[in-house]
Amino acid sequence: MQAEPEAFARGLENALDLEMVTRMFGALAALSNVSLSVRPGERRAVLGSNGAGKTTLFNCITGDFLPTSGTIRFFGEDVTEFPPQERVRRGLRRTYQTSLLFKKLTVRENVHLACRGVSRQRFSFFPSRRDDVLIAAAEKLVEAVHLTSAKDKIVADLSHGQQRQLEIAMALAGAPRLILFDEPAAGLSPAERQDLVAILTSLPAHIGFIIIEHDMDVALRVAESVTVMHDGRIFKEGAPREIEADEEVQELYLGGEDG
Ligand SMILES: Nc1ncnc2c1ncn2[C@@H]1O[C@H](COP(=O)(O)OP(=O)(O)OP(=O)(O)O)[C@@H](O)[C@H]1O
Repeated sequence: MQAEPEAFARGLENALDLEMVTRMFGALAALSNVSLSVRPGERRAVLGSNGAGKTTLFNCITGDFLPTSGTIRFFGEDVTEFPPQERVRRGLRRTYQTSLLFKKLTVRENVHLACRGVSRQRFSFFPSRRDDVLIAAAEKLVEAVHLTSAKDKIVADLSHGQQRQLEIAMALAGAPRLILFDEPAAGLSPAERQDLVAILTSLPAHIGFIIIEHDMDVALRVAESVTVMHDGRIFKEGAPREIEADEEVQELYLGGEDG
């Protein structure tokens, strides 16, 4: 389908458009005039040393923080002032650095609750007629994150890596169009990192994501585009190979504390 010319002008073809987004904390600009566009289905890595503004960027996109100034559009709609739940309803998801899982429930129960929560906009422990559909959806998500053999395990008994995989399944509940992954490889073993790369690269093509990741190997393998941040600003954007070979980026980031 051909989009209207004005639609292109307004950025309707993009999953996400940030225009001059600034977020102040007192006198500190955690984000400073950040403009960024992500196409539907695009996989983007956001790199940058500690304090570069990556998490603040995610918080502004999700609505956990409102920007001090600037505009955020999600699939063409101005969501700048929307609360987080309204963005979830439109297909935006995120994972956090800290786990938000129900530790005493099984893998399957966690994913099922996520599916129910997203479908009704709240968590409920009472069954409904749609439950069989949601249970089937949950099974598929458990499989997509390679947890089928652990599906009846209590979350507290999972390895750290399995818990991170489960968080991805939770983010996939409903009909996500864009997922923000916040350091999904943190604390994973090399084998678990391989598994993570396989999971992320096997996601359905229409689901885009932005990944904050300190593990360059993981980030550059799963992403098709890279944004490097520094001091709350966008320092560089490009394809993984360009960014990897960029001398200024190497000096700033790859050769630094996180490289
Ligand atoms: N809630 C807050 N209150 C005050 N300052 C904050 C807050 N959140 C972030 N900052 C500051 O904003 C700047 C950017 O922080 P942010 O967490 O976005 O960086 P980051 O790139 O995600 O870093 P890291 O890799 O360490 O997570 C930092 O100087 C940080 O101290």
